[in-house]
Amino acid sequence: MALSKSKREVEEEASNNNNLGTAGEPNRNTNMPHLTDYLQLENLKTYTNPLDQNRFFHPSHGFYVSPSDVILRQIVYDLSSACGAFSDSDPRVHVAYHRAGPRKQIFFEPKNTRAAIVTCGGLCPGLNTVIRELVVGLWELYGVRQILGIQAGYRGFYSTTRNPLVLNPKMVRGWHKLGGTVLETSRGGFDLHQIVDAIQTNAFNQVYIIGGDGTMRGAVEIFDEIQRRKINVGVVGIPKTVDNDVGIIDRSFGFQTAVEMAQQAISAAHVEAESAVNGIGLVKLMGRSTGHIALHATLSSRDVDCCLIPEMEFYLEGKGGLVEFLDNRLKENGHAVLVVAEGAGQNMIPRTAAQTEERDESGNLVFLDVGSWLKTELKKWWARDHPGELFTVKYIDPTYMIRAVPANATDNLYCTLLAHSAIHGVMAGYTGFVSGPINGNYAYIPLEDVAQATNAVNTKDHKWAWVRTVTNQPDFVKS
Ligand SMILES: Nc1ncnc2c1ncn2[C@@H]1O[C@H](COP(=O)(O)OP(=O)(O)OP(=O)(O)O)[C@@H](O)[C@H]1O
Ligand SMILES: O=P(O)(O)OC[C@H]1O[C@](O)(CO)[C@@H](O)[C@@H]1O
Ligand SMILES: [Mg+2]
Repeated sequence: MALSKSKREVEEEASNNNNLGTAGEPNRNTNMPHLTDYLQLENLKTYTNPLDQNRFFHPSHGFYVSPSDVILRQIVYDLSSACGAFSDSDPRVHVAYHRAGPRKQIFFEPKNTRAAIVTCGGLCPGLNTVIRELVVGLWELYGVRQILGIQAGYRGFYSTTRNPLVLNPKMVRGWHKLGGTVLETSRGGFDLHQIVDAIQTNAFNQVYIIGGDGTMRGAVEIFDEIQRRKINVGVVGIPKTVDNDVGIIDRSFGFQTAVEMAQQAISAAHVEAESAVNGIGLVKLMGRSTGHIALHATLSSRDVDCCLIPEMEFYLEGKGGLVEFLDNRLKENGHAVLVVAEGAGQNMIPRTAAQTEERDESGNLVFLDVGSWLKTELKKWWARDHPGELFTVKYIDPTYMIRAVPANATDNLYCTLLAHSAIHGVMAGYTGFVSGPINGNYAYIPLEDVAQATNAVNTKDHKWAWVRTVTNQPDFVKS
């Protein structure tokens, strides 16, 4: 049943949405955007959540999430310090995000809801699961019947040749078992005005945008333009990054699957290296600006002698260099395994002028192959210092194999919760936000915060020290 709220009720709720500051609660909030921020309250109707009538649910006390229900960003405190005592002067404390989940009142009438789903950027395990669960969730939880898939990324919104795909649960049934994205994806093609025009022309009032850091920056622009035009459209970002380079959230979906796949490559490199005389197994893994895949695969494999990541400079020759380290390893063990993230050592590889300029369609710098370069450099070193002695470098580049696979069980469940959280948030009128796990709980985070936040490996913390204890690799600090 449609309920028209009084202006006061809606104002109160909107104010709650944006102000978490009541006694005993965190006093810094994240200014979570809501449709009521820019649309006239008189024009916004609210409705009872249809989950009340859903045969699979029995909403009881605590089922619906209230606007004052929050997730704290920081959960570890030193109670002996001022910050442990929740000092107001410490900017790290008190940052809170709205907890994800169904709200009692929703701002979209299911029969008049028209949702668009788009995937942008590179592939990641679980993309199809997120799409599937958005479709199934919208359909089964809220009774939405108009769900469209935008084809081939942002450009698909205004493509004259590829119409949006009409989606329903029957169509997407087995998609969680497929790698890639059935909707297809692309880089580049971000034309803000054409995209928002297309959103209006197609009468979409919910837009689900799945993609990485670049996609999220585009989503912020779309959200800003939607606010400028004052149109009733909810925008949500679902962060996708196989590199795990998006900040604030615990980790990105598909990351664990990618690490598992990476380990298979490391195992193969280990077998090859062990079975050769002076054998080096070299594995290049994804990670443009962050080495999370390389780090996690190294820690879980334990077969790795050295892990090189973009966050850490390294050098080849001289005391404490890679060559000296590998020389010792070959003397001790007869073999060594080297893992390198694709963004590591880019500044050491000679580039032509054209290569310095080369960008992909989204404007990202095209990287040179650090694996091939390392292989060549290692061979040069061996021929120079150990002429006539046997030596082998087996280079494995599983780049696309680790991201073009279906999600594993853990990632599939994660994708489901992520998609359903996004739907609940949009239905509740939140907009310009991202859904994602923070400290194990699903939360709504302003899109702008996520678009700006990065997630680099901290080479000063315990985890990186753990990598070094597992590998015994040098710290590459020149003395
Ligand atoms: N700053 C930006 N403003 C608007 N749109 C952007 C911006 N950066 C990238 N985009 C658009 O977002 C889409 C995806 O960007 P990109 O190819 O960089 O991938 P991504 O989302 O970062 O994913 P990943 O790097 O994980 O593959 C592209 O269509 C690109 O044009
Ligand atoms: O070759 P493509 O599809 O442009 O993507 C490669 C890039 O995409 C990612 O998988 C995600 O950004 C990176 O690890 C990699 O550099
Ligand atoms: Mg990116």
